[in-house]
Amino acid sequence: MKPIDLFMQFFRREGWIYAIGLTMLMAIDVAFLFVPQFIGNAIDTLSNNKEGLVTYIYYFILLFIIITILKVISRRTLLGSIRRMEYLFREILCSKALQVKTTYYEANGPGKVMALMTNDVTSLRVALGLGVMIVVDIIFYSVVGSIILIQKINTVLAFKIMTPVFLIIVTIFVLGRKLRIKQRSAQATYSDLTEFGQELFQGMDVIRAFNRESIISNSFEKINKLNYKKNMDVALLDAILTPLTRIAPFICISISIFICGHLAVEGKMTIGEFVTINSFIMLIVGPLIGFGGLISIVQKGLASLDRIMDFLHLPTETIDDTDEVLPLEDIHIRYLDFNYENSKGHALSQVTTTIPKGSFIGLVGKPGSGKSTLFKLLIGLQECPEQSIYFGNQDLAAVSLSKLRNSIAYVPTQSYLLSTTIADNIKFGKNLPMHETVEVAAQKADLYRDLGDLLNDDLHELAEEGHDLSGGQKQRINMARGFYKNAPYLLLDDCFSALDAVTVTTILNTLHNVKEQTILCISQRLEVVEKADKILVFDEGRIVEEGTHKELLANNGLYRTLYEAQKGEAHYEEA
Ligand SMILES: Nc1ncnc2c1ncn2[C@@H]1O[C@H](COP(=O)(O)OP(=O)(O)OP(=O)(O)O)[C@@H](O)[C@H]1O
Repeated sequence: MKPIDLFMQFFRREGWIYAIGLTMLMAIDVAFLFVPQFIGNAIDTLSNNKEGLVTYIYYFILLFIIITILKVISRRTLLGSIRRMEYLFREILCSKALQVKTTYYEANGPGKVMALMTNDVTSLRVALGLGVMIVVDIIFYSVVGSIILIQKINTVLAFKIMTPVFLIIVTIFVLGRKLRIKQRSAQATYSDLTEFGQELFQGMDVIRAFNRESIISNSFEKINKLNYKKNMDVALLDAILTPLTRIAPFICISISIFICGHLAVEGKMTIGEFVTINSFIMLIVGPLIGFGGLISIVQKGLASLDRIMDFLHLPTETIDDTDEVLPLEDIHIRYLDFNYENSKGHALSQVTTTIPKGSFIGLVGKPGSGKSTLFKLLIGLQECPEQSIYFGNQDLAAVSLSKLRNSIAYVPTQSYLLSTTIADNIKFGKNLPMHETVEVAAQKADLYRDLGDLLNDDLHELAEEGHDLSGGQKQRINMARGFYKNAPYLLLDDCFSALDAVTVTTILNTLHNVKEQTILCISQRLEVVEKADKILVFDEGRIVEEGTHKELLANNGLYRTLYEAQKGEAHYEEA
């Protein structure tokens, strides 16, 4: 996508309203171009016994009524349509953010996108609203006004008067380029600041519990200082640009008063003409006062446009709108090697196994041994190498992402809750024919034990991120969401960790009776997978053992070591 394509999306929808606003603005500027001549003519009536002066006063009143009405309409339409642009661009960015590969967020975090959707879109709005208003004023008052001025006095005289303006415009352009570079850099640090702010507020409880306020505050100070420094660089250039544009008009008017004053004294110009010419010069140089501001607004807008375009060019996932679902089949994993883009070592090495359809499979192992990575590949959050994972005969790498994700229900370790009702959190958007009812899903996740009243209350909305729930309650609502989807494959990523033994047993008893679903369950707690049809034991990215609980205990391998370590802990806790 090119910048023009982005803006065309706005102009196609709102272009005509924007055009009305722009036309009104031009009409106002044209009307203002008559003002200096009117003033001059009105003053010349004074030397003719004020004949016609009253008529000029009526003209003035009429002109300013028309200008005021046009101004109201132009501001409403132009600035109003620009607000629509802001709205539209945020929609485009949000839709892109939902399609960008998840690896982008692993590398960059969410701060940059948040800054794009707030700060950068606002800079573009200001550039296209206020910036365009200044440009129109410059074109009509300064350019057209200059042409009229040249006709009224001679070209050489006009150039003499306007020379300082040309010199200052060139300087402003040179400084403007520098400003854009500085602005881009300042906006990047703003992203870091947003990101840090987000981390800070998410981890507020942990920060307080560990008394880390001063350390966090020092880290924040560093980022804040950098942001301040970069913005000061921008402010310095802004500070030079603005006075430069203010000086130019005064020099021009001084030159004009000097030259035209002499002509008036020598009788080569009437007082009315003298006033007309000086009023024109005021009109011409007036918008130039805003020229420095314009350069700054435009450069900020361009820097934001660069950043937005960079983001819009990122590769995306191809998501179609299919409701297709993979059939329930055995999953075959064949010599699967995988490493993350930003790391050298293999996260998974030569992983080979078969997962029979309808089975309950446990995945256990040391931390960082590759269990969650396998889930990320299965659900397409990371790109799976070709010919490594098959659903029946179907290579996962050849399955469309939508179909794959329709076929898999995923319950992550970290609960994700929206501030809406529990039922809406369970349903979570799209409704496919295979879905369970909310009641069945809630039953399976044992929600009625303590959340039945809240679940039945259609008006009760959860606090942000479910802050008004316990860790276990959040986990069970997340599980209910996975059960509600009723997909052929269910992935449970260590989501029993916050549950008590009774709840775990209740939920597992239900899951072990399910035969029309393949369930893969990662758990650090081995009692969760004890009754699994098969347990895969991971170590350093490899499956080092597989079998039932009994077989693995008999193996005397890593599983037994882990099991005895946990049993030891349990005895210790009981004692
Ligand atoms: N986004 C990532 N980028 C780079 N490396 C990663 C990323 N995610 C995980 N890893 C690395 O891949 C390896 C496997 O991680 P994974 O999360 O799959 O382990 P795990 O067995 O699920 O661990 P745990 O039980 O602690 O959750 C680890 O060495 C980890 O550091």
